[in-house]
Amino acid sequence: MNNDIERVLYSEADIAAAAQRIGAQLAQDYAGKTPILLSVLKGAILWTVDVMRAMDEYAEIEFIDVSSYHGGVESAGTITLRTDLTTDVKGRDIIILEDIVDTGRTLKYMVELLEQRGAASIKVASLLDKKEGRVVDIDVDYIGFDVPNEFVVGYGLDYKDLYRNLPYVGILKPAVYTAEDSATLNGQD
Ligand SMILES: O=P(O)(O)OC[C@H]1O[C@H](OP(=O)(O)OP(=O)(O)O)[C@H](O)[C@@H]1O
Ligand SMILES: Nc1nc2[nH]cnc2c(=O)[nH]1
Repeated sequence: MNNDIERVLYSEADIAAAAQRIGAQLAQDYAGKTPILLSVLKGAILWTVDVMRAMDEYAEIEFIDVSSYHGGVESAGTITLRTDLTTDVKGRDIIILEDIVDTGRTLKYMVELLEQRGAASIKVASLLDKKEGRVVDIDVDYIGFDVPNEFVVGYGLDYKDLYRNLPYVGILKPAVYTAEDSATLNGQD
């Protein structure tokens, strides 16, 4: 699996430090508010557990599963709500936990959904902010790293549902996904 990575961008230690920094900042900013940490599946799984452990403050944890990449390297442009959250967000302070904000479409969808449901406040803490990828006007409040405009995998981020279990974030070798156009990746599809 490591052989499919062209270059490591953020090591396990880099990411741990970012999670500590953001967790501590959230604890300070949300003291006494008991926010909902809303983890966006599947990509934000590892980021969620690391940030929540670093946040020494009362918080609830919820999950929502949305997808727009359907395993590939390009946004489909439409968001699919695969599993909705089960809690009433009316009047609540929400912190969306994302692994990456790229075109911004997923985040915009999430913010509009939460606004419609009456959330009191909505902020986003993302491991990666790919500002060059943006096609909608939306900002990230808490940023782990400003990532270059490359297709990255690892630490929750996938290609065809693989690579999420890499402990670091790296650039996927383009040969892996260009080859995919004519063949299947490691026998999968
Ligand atoms: O800013 P955008 O261009 O919308 O991209 C960001 C979204 O893309 C990824 O999700 P994906 O659709 O791949 O689903 P997954 O988290 O289940 O992998 C990632 O986890 C973000 O939610
Ligand atoms: N794996 C992965 N998913 C994404 N979703 C939006 N951008 C990216 C990216 O660079 N890598």
